[in-house]
Amino acid sequence: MISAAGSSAALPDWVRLPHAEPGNRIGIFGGSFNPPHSGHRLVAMTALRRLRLDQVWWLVTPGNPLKDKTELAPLERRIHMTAALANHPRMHVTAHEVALGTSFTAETLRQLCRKRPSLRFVWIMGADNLAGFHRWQNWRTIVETVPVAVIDRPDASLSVLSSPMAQAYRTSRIDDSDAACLPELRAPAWTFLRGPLDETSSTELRRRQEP
Ligand SMILES: Nc1ncnc2c1ncn2[C@@H]1O[C@H](COP(=O)(O)OP(=O)(O)OP(=O)(O)O)[C@@H](O)[C@H]1O
Ligand SMILES: O=C(O)c1ccc[n+]([C@@H]2O[C@H](COP(=O)([O-])O)[C@@H](O)[C@H]2O)c1
Repeated sequence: MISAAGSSAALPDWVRLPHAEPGNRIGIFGGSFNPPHSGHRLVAMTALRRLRLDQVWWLVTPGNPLKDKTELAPLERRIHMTAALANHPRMHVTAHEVALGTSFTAETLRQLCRKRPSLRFVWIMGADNLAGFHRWQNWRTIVETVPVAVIDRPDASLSVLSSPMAQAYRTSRIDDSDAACLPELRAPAWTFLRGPLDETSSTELRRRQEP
């Protein structure tokens, strides 16, 4: 059983934080991964290379606060599938939010920055999440806590310019040609990375698996 915020000794390995050296540049890639797919791997690899990250931590959520959980597979199953997909020496998979006792990103990042002050964190998300980002709890705090990298996704590019987040923080956006600097910048700072696209979505994969 997974306890919410019990002693770390009682927690399974996949809830722990990965090891990192002081000064490492860490991309935090939060997701439902229900199931994980090639689009997720493309996002993680794009961020790893373009932001010159030391590691990407795939943060498998106990449950997106804004999504219906009816179709959500058990956390342990999503962890194992995500680890099989990530499978790269610089990629690590954790459900550390279980240990933190939250599924809200602002709170997660606040606690991570406090626990590991020597690391340089960047929040990674797909462009579709930018459109509704202003509905996330304390979304401005997120942008003002760590730099944010938004990775392009089919049919989502328009939201980059029109979303409330993009509007509110338009002067904090850096060109994608400067993306390698992003982890060194003080928040608020964000970039939008264009590149190869992948049409895959978990919704479509779940639909195909239906009997
Ligand atoms: N094909 C893709 N291209 C770019 N980003 C993606 C892609 N699929 C997912 N993402 C991003 O990866 C993160 C995790 O996504 P998530 O696990 O919700 O997958 P999903 O395919 O969007 O799922 P669902 O269809 O159930 O909403 C989010 O930031 C999302 O924007
Ligand atoms: O903090 C919030 O209010 C919030 C609202 C929506 C999504 N998130 C986080 O965003 C990440 C991507 O979620 P998803 O379901 O699009 O994969 C995941 O880590 C969620 O916990 C967070």
